[in-house]
Amino acid sequence: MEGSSKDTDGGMIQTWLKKHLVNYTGATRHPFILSIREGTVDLSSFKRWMGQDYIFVRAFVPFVASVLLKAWKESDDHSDMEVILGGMAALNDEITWFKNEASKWGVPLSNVVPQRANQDYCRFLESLLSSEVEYTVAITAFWAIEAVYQESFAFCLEDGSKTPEELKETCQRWGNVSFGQYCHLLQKIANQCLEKASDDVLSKAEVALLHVLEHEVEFWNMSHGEI
Ligand SMILES: Cc1ncc(CO)c(N)n1
Repeated sequence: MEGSSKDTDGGMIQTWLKKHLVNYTGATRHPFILSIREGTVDLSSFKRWMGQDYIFVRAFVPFVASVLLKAWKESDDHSDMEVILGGMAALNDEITWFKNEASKWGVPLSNVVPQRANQDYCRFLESLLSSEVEYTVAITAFWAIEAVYQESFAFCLEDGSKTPEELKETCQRWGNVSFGQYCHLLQKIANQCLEKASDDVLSKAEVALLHVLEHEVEFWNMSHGEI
């Protein structure tokens, strides 16, 4: 692969992140995230995000289950399944965390109405459940979904950030070192799949990545409160 235009170390994902850096930065450095980091965030925006994200995470579980199923059927690496299973276990904790956190903030989770951007994103996840969608495409989307949150919230915890004390726990949830390592493992799995993929599957995976980035931006936009 030496001399190839593809990155030999970072793999396809690194190549795509460079190619789509504007889109990636749009998703990981959104004004909502910047406002958390600057300590100027409007708490009603934060609460709105929290209610919507709880709904998203519930829809995310069946998606991750479908990735697990695809890994079991299509992956030739046994460790893939264990990484994905670890992700599912983390989601179980996440749902419990959302319930506790929401009650602290006085956000009633039982009657949150999913907004348009959330519905669209959940519908996109549902489209990936199909057995027609290749494991490579699904794992690329999965990595991207987790990586956006990891990059965004880790940015709020960097030295010099002014994140309010009461929001740090939320940022830690996705910005912590071990979540970073987990995202790195997902990226490695995605890269290994992409390395073996046909051009057709490669382009589907790239499109899925771009869709995730667009949906993430729209998701953050919901925090502003316009419908
Ligand atoms: C919208 C959204 N994207 C990604 C994650 C990461 O799990 C999340 N909880 N919510």
